[in-house]
Amino acid sequence: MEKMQQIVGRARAAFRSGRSRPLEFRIQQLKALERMVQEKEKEILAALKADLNKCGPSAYSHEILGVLGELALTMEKLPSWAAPQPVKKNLLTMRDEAYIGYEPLGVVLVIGAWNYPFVLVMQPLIGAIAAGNAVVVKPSEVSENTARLVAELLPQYLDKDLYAVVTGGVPETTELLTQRFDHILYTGNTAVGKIVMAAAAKHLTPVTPAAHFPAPGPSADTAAAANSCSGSTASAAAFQYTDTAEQQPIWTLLTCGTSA
Ligand SMILES: NC(=O)C1=CN([C@@H]2O[C@H](COP(=O)(O)OP(=O)(O)OC[C@H]3O[C@@H](n4cnc5c(N)ncnc54)[C@H](O)[C@@H]3O)[C@@H](O)[C@H]2O)C=CC1
Ligand SMILES: CCCCCCC(=O)O
Repeated sequence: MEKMQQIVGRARAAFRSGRSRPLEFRIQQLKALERMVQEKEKEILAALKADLNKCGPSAYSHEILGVLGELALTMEKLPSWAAPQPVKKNLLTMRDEAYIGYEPLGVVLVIGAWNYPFVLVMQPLIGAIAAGNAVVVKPSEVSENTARLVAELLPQYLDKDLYAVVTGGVPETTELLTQRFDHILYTGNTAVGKIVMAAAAKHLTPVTPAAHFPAPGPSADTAAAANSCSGSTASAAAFQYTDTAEQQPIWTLLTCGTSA
């Protein structure tokens, strides 16, 4: 408990210092993130391969290009997104300067899922940094190599106190969720989504869930399909979308490749 309290407390103290707010700082952190993805592309792809045997264009397009594209768009548009928006004045405000100003929320928790383990923590992180928040990132423990790499790399490139990474599984996530966050961005199945939202409700924290119904998940059928994909020495990453109510596969996506 103490550990999570310390991590979130450190992020909150860093947020309160005000240094995440200036636009120049946010863009500088996003540039550092871009440099990280460019410089560590090989390591990221190796972790994806180790975790999911995700490789080739499938890994590169979603997990590398997807993140670089998000960064480029955000850095280009951020000055206009963050600029105050003038609003029409009325009789009561006619002598005022009336505008909508955008403020960061505070400390944002990002919970990622196993199936796109890098992009699913990076894209929410990019948005949260761009908006001037402190962030605690919790990658999926299922894709443990990617989780470990994210925990290793982020502190090398970003402000260590503002942007923290917590690794671990259900006990760690459960403990983390006892802390108060100002927003939670969650990707994963709907059952855990309810747990996350219930924990958040205790602090009246809004949650942005990215879940699916029907909820997908790997299954024995998926593994069998993966093995049949290219023989016993070859490997495959398989994602099967399963209707939770019926427990029937809806569709299975196989990414085939040869094992090293
Ligand atoms: N709508 C979207 O944009 C996307 C939706 N998804 C959905 O997410 C699914 C993958 O989700 P999962 O299998 O759930 O991924 P997962 O097993 O990686 O879990 C997601 C997160 O929930 C946490 N968690 C698990 N059990 C918990 C508990 N009891 N209490 C607190 N936290 C807990 C894990 O630590 C992990 O960080 C995909 O199959 C897809 O349906 C995935 C990608 C994008
Ligand atoms: C950026 C790639 C995200 C793909 C999301 C797939 C899913 O919904 O499970």
